Amino acid sequence: MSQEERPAIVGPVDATRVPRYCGPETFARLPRADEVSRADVLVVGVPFDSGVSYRPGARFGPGHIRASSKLLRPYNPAQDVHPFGVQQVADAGDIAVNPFDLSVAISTIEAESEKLCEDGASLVTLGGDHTIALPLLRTLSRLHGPISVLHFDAHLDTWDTYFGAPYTHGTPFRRASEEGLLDLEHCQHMGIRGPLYAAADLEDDKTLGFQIVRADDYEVDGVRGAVDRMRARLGDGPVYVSIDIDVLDPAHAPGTGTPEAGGLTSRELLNTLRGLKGLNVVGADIVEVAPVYDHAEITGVAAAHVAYELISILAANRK
Ligand SMILES: N=C(N)NCCCC(=O)O
Ligand SMILES: [Zn+2]
Ligand SMILES: [Zn+2]
Repeated sequence: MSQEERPAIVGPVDATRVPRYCGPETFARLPRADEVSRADVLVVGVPFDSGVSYRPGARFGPGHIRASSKLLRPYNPAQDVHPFGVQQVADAGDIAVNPFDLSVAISTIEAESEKLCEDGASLVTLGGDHTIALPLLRTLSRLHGPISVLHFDAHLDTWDTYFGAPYTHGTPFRRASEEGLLDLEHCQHMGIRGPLYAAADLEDDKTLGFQIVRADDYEVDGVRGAVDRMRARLGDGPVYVSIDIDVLDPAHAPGTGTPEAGGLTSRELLNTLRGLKGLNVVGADIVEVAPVYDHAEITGVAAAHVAYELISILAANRK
């Protein structure tokens, strides 16, 4: 489709005409997908938390992030880009998944995400627990080949089974590695911290294709050092960014299911994401927001700004 043929971009509701506490309940008050003829970026919710091992509640994450996104504005000065002005971004609503059957749920997410991507849109997926990363990676590896995963989390999420169950929020990246979805030379964890089940967890993780920038490394090397290591590892292939909001310190994201002390600040995370500019980002998710444990939308606002920076990266990469 040539530039001339592309339909005019429909942006968010104008906050100078409609107060922020009014208007649609979509992400950043953007148009719904059925209100635009095509989309470059689709924000989609996956209300699902049947894979969690501790606190539940991430099924209410998508709605909470949308409700916390009403203050997002048209121009992002940190990246000098209009994320909703240079590309069509729309809210595709939620993928309705079976809360009682994990295998059915995973198949549904895979099938529905494939449909959403079929016209070339990139997905920014609002979880839901971290189980959802596996079906999303299955879809993207079919489209792009082996994926370099950039995984922000307190947890490795490369464990094997929980109570014998292979598909949980603690196992998505082991399953993805085993299924051949990942570029094993270019996957990276950011923000890892807290107690492990065994030292062998780290050896397994390395075998599965990951390197680690620990939360404590930010203390020594700062954001710049973390971004340098991140970019050196990711290379120039297709990159999928999976952000477990518990990568943030519980002070910055109390509303999550498995909190660990000693995490990143929201400023460190946002500035790290800005370091993705120019890399081939093909999709992203933001998971593990559990609003029942949030206070004053602290976690919801952080997640909404994370989504805004990711959408801004997709916009900046179009320049
Ligand atoms: N929150 C995510 N994604 N994983 C947490 C795993 C916690 C545990 O194995 O104790
Ligand atoms: Zn986690
Ligand atoms: Zn996780």
